[in-house]
Amino acid sequence: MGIIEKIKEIEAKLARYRAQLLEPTAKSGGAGTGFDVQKSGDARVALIGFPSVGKSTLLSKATHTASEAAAYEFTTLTAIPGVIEYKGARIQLLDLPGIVEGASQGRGRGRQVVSTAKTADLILIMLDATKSEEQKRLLELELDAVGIRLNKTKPDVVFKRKTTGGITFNTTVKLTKTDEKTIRTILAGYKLHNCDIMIREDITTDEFIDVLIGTRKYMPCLYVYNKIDSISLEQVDKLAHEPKTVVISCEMDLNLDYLIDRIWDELSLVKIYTKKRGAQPDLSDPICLRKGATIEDVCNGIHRSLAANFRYGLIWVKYGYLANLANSLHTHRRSAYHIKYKTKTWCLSLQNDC
Ligand SMILES: Nc1nc2c(ncn2[C@@H]2O[C@H](COP(=O)(O)OP(=O)(O)OP(=O)(O)O)[C@@H](O)[C@H]2O)c(=O)[nH]1
Ligand SMILES: [K+]
Ligand SMILES: [Mg+2]
Repeated sequence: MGIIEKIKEIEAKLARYRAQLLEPTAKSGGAGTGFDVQKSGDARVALIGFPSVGKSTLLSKATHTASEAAAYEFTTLTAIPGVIEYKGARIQLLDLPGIVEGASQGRGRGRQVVSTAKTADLILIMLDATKSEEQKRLLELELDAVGIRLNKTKPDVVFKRKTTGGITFNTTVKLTKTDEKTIRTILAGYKLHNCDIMIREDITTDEFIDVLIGTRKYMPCLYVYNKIDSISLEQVDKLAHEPKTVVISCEMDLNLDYLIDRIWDELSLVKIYTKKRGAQPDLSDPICLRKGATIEDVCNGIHRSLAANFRYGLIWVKYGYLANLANSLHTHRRSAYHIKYKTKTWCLSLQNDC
């Protein structure tokens, strides 16, 4: 075997071991169990950050729930839910204990915190604007270690296990960050000798392992720099220009409305109004669902028994975006305009909030 091949083989092994290391073990405690907080409202947003960055202060400012805030670290020891009411949606905001480096390996309550974060629809990474940039990378590493991939989409790879037939390997793009040999070595390492693989994106070796493991969570995230009252305007300006970033001061009430607006945007909520035939829809009481919701979700949003009796719905689109809505509101079997099920007839009025 040539040196290059040997290096490739070792690299593949390393990537596999790294992934194994990061899998939860019984010993590192409470793997996969988060805090026991009932989900409520239309979406859940989790606050993640090092101690004393101002998570609890934000919860108390943005919701009607008070969460104890103090100058000492680890003031908050459990998950505290509050509700943000905005544009007719009820968004659950979860205050969580601060995490420390090594949280993903079981230090502090880190594991519980990150497990709870996994149940959210959006993560707010809260940072102290007066501290070094390093904090952001460290937090990202902790989340990465428990399989949370921030602001990334699932790699475009089709992976199918089989019982016989060996490995078929296909790509539709040129691979520049990994190659067939590395991938075959990884497959052998996982004792996968029969499978179909179709790679449609220029992925890395680690991303391929993510696909194999299959339990990775791809989550949207906003970076929130708090305490901008304590830094210079130039520094504020620099932070504010970073991608997916909002700068705030909880203490001075700076930019909090804008943060809530950005949260709403990131959640991609769609508002749906119900409407009786011949009557105007009730615009005060929408059903809020995540983009990608199905008609069945709409039914469940109205009443649990409705989906079983649902026959068809007529859909009104207020501002004309029929194509968008047809995409975001998948239907069962039929087109978005005309959905037939069993018995009842009723109407939906859909509105896209833009
Ligand atoms: N200067 C400044 N201080 C703030 C701001 N927001 C919060 N603080 C202070 O930061 C300290 C920590 O706030 P907390 O809300 O307890 O922080 P936390 O992130 O919940 O902390 P833990 O629960 O311990 O992880 C308190 O002394 C707050 O008064 C802000 O916008 N500016
Ligand atoms: K604190
Ligand atoms: Mg707190």
